[in-house]
Amino acid sequence: MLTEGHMRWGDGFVIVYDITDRGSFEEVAPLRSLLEEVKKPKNVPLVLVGNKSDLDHVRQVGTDEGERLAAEMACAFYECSACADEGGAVAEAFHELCREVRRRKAVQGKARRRSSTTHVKQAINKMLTKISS
Ligand SMILES: Nc1nc2c(ncn2[C@@H]2O[C@H](COP(=O)(O)OP(=O)(O)OP(=O)(O)O)[C@@H](O)[C@H]2O)c(=O)[nH]1
Repeated sequence: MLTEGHMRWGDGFVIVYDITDRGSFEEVAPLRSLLEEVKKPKNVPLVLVGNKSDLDHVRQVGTDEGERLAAEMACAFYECSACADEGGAVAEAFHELCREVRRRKAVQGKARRRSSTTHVKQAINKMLTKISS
């Protein structure tokens, strides 16, 4: 259960649905919208995971549907099985989320540094203009 408090606190999120339960897949988009509403800055790092891939015979959500939704959400997508994680997709999903959080922090850090340099330049220019007038 993800509350708005958790949403504010988290740096990144793994959204998991159950490939054998279409209802859980349909909850992904509204959950993502809520995250975008609650989180600042927006564009929160996400990974989409379709769990229970070992139950392919009772699958209700196609891999292509998961891939499409992830593309719409601009995030990585994995199908995995928490019970039979032979390919290591569970760990890979978490590693990818950590990489994405680090990438976003690096970009935001650069933007912040750039904007503070701009402020210093503007302040110096103002001072010089005052001095020379
Ligand atoms: N076969 C299979 N069963 C799983 C997998 N992941 C979880 N389960 C089983 O699904 C059941 C529910 O798991 P929970 O961890 O309680 O998850 P939940 O969010 O309550 O999920 P649901 O009850 O499935 O809506 C448990 O019996 C788990 O063992 C998986 O990858 N494969």
